Amino acid sequence: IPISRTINLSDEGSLEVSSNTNSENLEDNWDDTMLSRRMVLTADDYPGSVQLSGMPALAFREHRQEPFSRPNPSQSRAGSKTGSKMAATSASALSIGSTSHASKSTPCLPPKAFGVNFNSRNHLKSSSFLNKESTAALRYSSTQKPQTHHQPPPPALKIQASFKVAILGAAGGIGQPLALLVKMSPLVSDLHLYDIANVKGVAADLSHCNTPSQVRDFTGNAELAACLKGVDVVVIPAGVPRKPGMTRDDLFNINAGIVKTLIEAVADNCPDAFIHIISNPVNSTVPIAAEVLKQKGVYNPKKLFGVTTLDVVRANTFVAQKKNLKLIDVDVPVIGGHAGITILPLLSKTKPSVTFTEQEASDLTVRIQNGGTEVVEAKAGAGSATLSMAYAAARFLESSLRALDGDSDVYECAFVESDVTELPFFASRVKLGKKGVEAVIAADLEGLTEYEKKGLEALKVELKGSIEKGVAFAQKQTVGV
Ligand SMILES: NC(=O)C1=CN([C@@H]2O[C@H](COP(=O)(O)OP(=O)(O)OC[C@H]3O[C@@H](n4cnc5c(N)ncnc54)[C@H](O)[C@@H]3O)[C@@H](O)[C@H]2O)C=CC1
Ligand SMILES: O=C([O-])CC(=O)C(=O)O
Repeated sequence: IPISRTINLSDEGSLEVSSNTNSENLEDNWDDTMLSRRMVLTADDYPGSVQLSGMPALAFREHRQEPFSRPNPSQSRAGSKTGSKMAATSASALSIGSTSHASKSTPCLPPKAFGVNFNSRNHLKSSSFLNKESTAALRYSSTQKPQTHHQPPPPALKIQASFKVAILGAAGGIGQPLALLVKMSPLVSDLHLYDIANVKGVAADLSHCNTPSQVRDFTGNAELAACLKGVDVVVIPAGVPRKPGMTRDDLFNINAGIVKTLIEAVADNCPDAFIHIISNPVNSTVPIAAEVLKQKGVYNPKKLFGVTTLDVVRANTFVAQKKNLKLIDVDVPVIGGHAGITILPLLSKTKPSVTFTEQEASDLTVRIQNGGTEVVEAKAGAGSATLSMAYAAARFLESSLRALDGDSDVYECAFVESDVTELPFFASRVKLGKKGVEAVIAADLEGLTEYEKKGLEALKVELKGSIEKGVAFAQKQTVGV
């Protein structure tokens, strides 16, 4: 059953929606076309209100804009000192589950639609994983026609970005649902799927989805270079997952070599790409990747990311459940690394502001730290998180693509080279831009509770060991230059 909402366009605001129609008249084409282009509706053009209706499951997300504390730019890294706006949001306007926290001057806006975003200050970069089926019911109509004697001119349609994305390990438990989500992104023109086996069928299957991107399959080492040429973002979920009783570090012996080989090929074929590493143990595989890229002479620390988005997704979900909050409202920064106690949710920095008893904070922290193990045990030998991980990876990818597309208001937590602690790599919120990490939000590490401070000190010991293990592994190997 479609639902609908009416949105008042304020003078300050604009609403950006997506459509792939070439027509001048969105109203005529909206409901039978796929979303792949954008349209900006402004109060000038539509002084009344617009009504959007869509399928409840996908087309709309409840969303409430909340102020997010602004970090002091002087406490952030160099990039943030250049006067860039530090809205300190999580990835805003993200169509896949992130929240958008506007500045204090922002009025409380209506719920954000999935694939339709609001921004009070500016035109918001909108993108969406919606496709024809899910958006067929997403309609635009002017409920209050302007009182002027003439119809407003149709807003200009903007072509969506066309990025090339490669998924390495695309036939796996994460790779397949991730490929599906990426296939639904209007920001992607080319989707390259690589695996050592079984990827042909995945690509054939996916290629029947009538979304704009072209899917190509690449199998085995001989086709890896072709897969990577010209790619903007490489996502790496290749490698073995845990079984019950294992730690992520138990995967090191197999996955370290897999990541090393794949990163060598990335260095040779798309050294400027953003690299998203999902393969565990992330605390070691990211340092391995950095070392390999250094040995190849192409290391750009701003473009190498360990994907820790699933920790944020879990933290947001568990806190919302515990505190009876709407899921989409909650945003918890998660810092440290991605294994056991190295995962440290900063519950005291939850937005919107929530208070926790000591017991609640401790129970939630432990649950978030063990989120992966919860899934591993429930799957009882059939692997680890795949669907939630694909969702999290799609969110992080979407944020990266928006940043590459010029959105200047993109924030995500990620495990990156960092100087916020004495460790060379650390997960924290980072500001993403066209060139990768523009700033690491060091301010999040200030004003921690005693519990969080203790957690931070404890995690550093384990994280340091995992980073050093990765570096030592890579330095022992011969990298083909
Ligand atoms: N960062 C995070 O938050 C998370 C990380 N993971 C990690 O992601 C990795 C993948 O997990 P799943 O997809 O469940 O495993 P999976 O076993 O279902 O899939 C892995 C895929 O990688 C492929 N593969 C193996 N060696 C390869 C190589 N040299 N080149 C290309 N592809 C290769 C396999 O053929 C397979 O299709 C695991 O290491 C897991 O621990 C899982 C969940 C969350
Ligand atoms: O727990 C695992 O092995 C997979 C993983 O990293 C997660 O789900 O966070």
